[in-house]
Parts: sequence; structure tokens; C-alpha cells
Amino acid sequence: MARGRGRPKKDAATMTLKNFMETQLTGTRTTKNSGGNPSIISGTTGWRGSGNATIARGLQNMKSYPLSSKKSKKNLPPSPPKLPFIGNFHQLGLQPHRSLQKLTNQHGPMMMLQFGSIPVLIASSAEAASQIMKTQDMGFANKPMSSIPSKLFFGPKDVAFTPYGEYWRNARSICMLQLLNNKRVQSFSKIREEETSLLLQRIRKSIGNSQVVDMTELFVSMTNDVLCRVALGRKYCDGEEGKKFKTLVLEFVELLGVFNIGDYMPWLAWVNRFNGLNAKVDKVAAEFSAFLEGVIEEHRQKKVTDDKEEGATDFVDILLQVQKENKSGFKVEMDSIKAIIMDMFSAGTDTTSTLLEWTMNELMRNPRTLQKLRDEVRQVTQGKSDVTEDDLDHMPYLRAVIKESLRLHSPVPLLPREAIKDTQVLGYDVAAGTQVFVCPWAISRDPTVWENPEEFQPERFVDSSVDYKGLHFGLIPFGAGRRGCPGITFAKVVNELALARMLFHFDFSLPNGAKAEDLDVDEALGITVRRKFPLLVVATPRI
Ligand code: HEM
Repeated sequence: MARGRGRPKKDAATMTLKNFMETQLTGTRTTKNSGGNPSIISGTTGWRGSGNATIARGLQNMKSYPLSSKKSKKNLPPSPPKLPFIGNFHQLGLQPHRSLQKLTNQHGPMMMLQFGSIPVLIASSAEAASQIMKTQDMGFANKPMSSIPSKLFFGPKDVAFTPYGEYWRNARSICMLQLLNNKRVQSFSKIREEETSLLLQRIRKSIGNSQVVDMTELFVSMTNDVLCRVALGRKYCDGEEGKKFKTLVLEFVELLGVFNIGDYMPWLAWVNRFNGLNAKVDKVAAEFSAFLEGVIEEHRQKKVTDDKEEGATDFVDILLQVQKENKSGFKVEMDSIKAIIMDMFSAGTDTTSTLLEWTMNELMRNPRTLQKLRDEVRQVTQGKSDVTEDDLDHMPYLRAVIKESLRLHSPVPLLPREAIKDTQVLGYDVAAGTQVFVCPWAISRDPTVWENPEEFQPERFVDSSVDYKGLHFGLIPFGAGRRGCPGITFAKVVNELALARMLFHFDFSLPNGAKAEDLDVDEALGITVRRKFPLLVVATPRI
């Protein structure tokens, strides 16, 4: 897939200072190197960057990496120059996924950055991702501990943030086999139908009020309500209770997106005592915990009858049942139930609403795609009064549009991992304990993998077997391997149904006659990369 990027020459780490200076001053080896690290300089890989202008950077970097075999035989990935104490933090900016993509263009798909006192390996090619998440999946199944999630998830005792080990294996297995298996996801079809109907009603209501519909808000409400009903058994959206719950979820998700400086610069951890971050984390963790204890108690009180339909069972019911049966010998504590439920909210809501938001965004920017998709939806459902989940199987273009949206706007831009043992990736040495970020956002815009990567072209997926389930490493919006997303089936059907039903019932355009190219695409980063501003559209009912 990748055209010759990333393979260092074997002798790179042993290049002498003299070679290095000669190379830089005469440009005899290559004029396209980034000047970052000797291993780049020795390559003929065509990475972008200027020659002589980078001498200073190269010299600075030489302090970090051994140039002589006498010192070390380690073959480390290239690294951009760094500053004392903060390392490469200053290069991340407000949009780290974009900054890392730029750095990748200069230094190659495997880079070693320094975040404060922690070295972090950045992997931004399909080949590197495949090595980390497939060939060496087990060796990279760990995740680095971060202090905020640890507090919010009681240890952590969830699935997403928990380090690799026996506890994670047990919790993940409950998640896969009990909560998110195909049959269970199917059993929630009535909830999906009702909540997408409510989305349509809300669109109609907004039209009545002002003509302009805030799709961002409606997608967030819908995904929250679906997750509430599936996980907690009912919605928490009305009155005081609803307001309190909404604020709590918002604060919780916001905290998960906070970059905690203390994790990377321990000498600055004290700052969080004074800026109120520690206190806020404690408060939100305690409030969410109390809220969920109330929900669990409500479920315990509720009499569970034997003939209850499976469709009526929510995640709390299922987890209480697993706790009671204790079949696998894995003792499910109260904290585990709370943490796994919280995981479903943090992992399932923002990601799903973000995908819907970007898909709608791209449809508004690409009127011909919108028209083609609308035609498919209406053709497949010809003579019917609505779309059903069975109809979705006959909508290949809808699937292509969603894939393309996930390619261009991978909601989760960086996937953390930690090397469990000393190893090598693409020929570079990686020490045990090294933190790793695999970058699905950059990978799915890699021009060596994708033609016209910045353009929205769902046609590239028509008649193509490339999918997002973790087998094609050029497209990994749900991650891959042992730590890959267990909620793919759940997310797929909610997204497809919501979009198909919207296009069945409404025609969409931009407010005030705005042109497609006028639509802003600014991004904001939390736990997902979402639109910075709400997406406003005009909806016209079809009938
Ligand atoms: C469009 C929607 C979604 C996207 C784009 C998405 C994406 C992701 C990604 C990128 C990861 C990390 C994978 C890795 O590191 O390899 C992940 C993990 C996870 N996701 Fe999703 N997700 C979505 C929906 C959901 C839903 C609906 C649920 C559950 C209801 C869910 C539950 C989880 C869990 C529990 C994990 C942690 C897995 C582990 O660490 O073992 N996700 N998701």
C-alpha cells in the first residue's frame, strides 16, 4: 500500500557525524530529506522537507539520537527537534491530528516524539498500523494509564481505558458476548425505530419554528436517548432530572477530552490542584457514581419476570444478571457495572453523533452525492410509507457514503497503545513501555493509499471490498485488533437508519441560499474531532 515510505536503511543509526554533515551540506544523498534524523537522511524515500535549511534542526536532533554504533545499536524512528522540558508539545497545537499529519509528511510514518518526559511513538501509515494492530496485536494490546479516566472509571474498571490483563479480558468479553453481540443489537430495533421517529418529529418541529434546523443538536439528543434506553432502560431527558443528567454527561465527556499535563510532565501535576481540574474530576466521578447507583437500585427493585422479552432487557439488567450468575468466575463488582455503563456513554454517543454530523456536512457540500443517495433511498422504498432496517441491506450507496465519511472524518483521530515488550516495527526498535499513537485520521488521508484523499468521493467504495471492520489498515475509524471497537454493528445500524429515514422524509438545503462551498468545516477536538460550529440546514418535508 505505502509507496516506499517508512523503511529505514539498516545502517541509519550508525551514521557518523561526519557523514551527516556532508550529507546536509552537499546534498549528495538526497535533497528531499527532512533533516530530522540520520535515519531519514540516509533514505531515498522522497519525504518532503528542505535540505540546507534543516541543518540546524538536524544538529539539534543529533543530541537525542546516537550516531555511532559505539554508543548504541538501537535503530530509533526519526524525531523532529524538540525543546527542553516540553519536548514536542509545542508542535501539536489545537489540532494535534493535523499537526501530526504535517510532521509525518516531513519525517515519515514512524516518528518518535517527546511529550514532556514521555517518549511517544507516532504511527501514521497503513503498514505501521497493520504491524501494531495485527502482526503484533498482542504485544501492543496495552493502553497507557491516564489519571483522569482512571478516576472517572473507578480504577479504571471499564473496557476502553483499562490496561491489558485479566480484568480487561473479562470485561471485554462481557461487552462482546453479552452487551453488543449481533442478536442483542438486533433486539434494540424498536428503540432505534422510535428514536429515529422522534428525530424526524424534531426536524418537523424545528421547521415550524424557524425553518432552520440545528442538526448537531438533534444528532446529539438522538444518540444520547438511544444509549440511555439501551444502557439504562429509560431516557433521562425531561425536567430537572433531564437537565442534570445532560450536564453530567457533558461534563464527563468533556473531562475525557481534557489533555492532562500532569500525565506527561509529572513535575507540573500540582497545577491541577490549583486550576480546579482535580476537584472537578472528583466531583463529576462522585456525581455520576451516585446517579448510576440510583439507576442500579431501581433495576434491583424492579421485579424481573421470567417471561420478559429479550428486547426489554437493558445493559444494567444484563450486567446484574452476569453478576448474579458469576459463571466465568469473574466477580463483577458494583464499580465494574458502573464503569462499563459509563464506557457505553463515552464510547458510543459522541462518536455516533459526530459521524452523523460529518456525513450530513459532506452531503450538504456535495449536492450530487445528496441527490444520488436520496434517489437510492426512495427507489428502494418505492411504494412504502417509510424505511425499515431490512431496506438498509439494499442501499449500497448509503454504505459507501458512510464509509467515505468515516475515511475523511475519522471521529477518533488517535489510538493509544503501549508496547508490552521490546520489539521492532518497520525495522525500528521499540522499547517495552513505549507509548504509541496510531493515527487513523492521517492514514485515511494518505495519498499513497488513497487517490485524491482530500476529496469526498463515495464512489471509491462502490464495488469495493474495502471495509472499516479492522481488516483494511488504510481505513481504521473503529481501530483494529484486540482493542478494536466492539460497538461497530450497533453504530452501523443507528447511523444508516437515521440517515435513510431523514432522506426519505425530507429534502435538505443550506440556509439563506448559501452555496455548498460556503459551508464551514472548522474542527474542534474533544474525545472526537467534530464540527466546531453547529450544522444548520433547511429541511423541506417531502410529503
Ligand atoms: C461511529 C461510531 C463509533 C466509532 C467511530 C467508534 C470508534 C472507536 C475506536 C476508534 C475505538 C478504539 C479502537 C482501538 O483502539 O483500536 C473504540 C473503542 C471502543 N468502542 Fe467504539 N466507536 C463507535 C461506536 C461505539 C458504540 C456505539 C459503542 C457501544 C455502545 C462503542 C464502544 C466501544 C468500546 C467499549 C471501546 C473500547 C474497546 C477496548 O478498549 O477494548 N463504540 N471505538
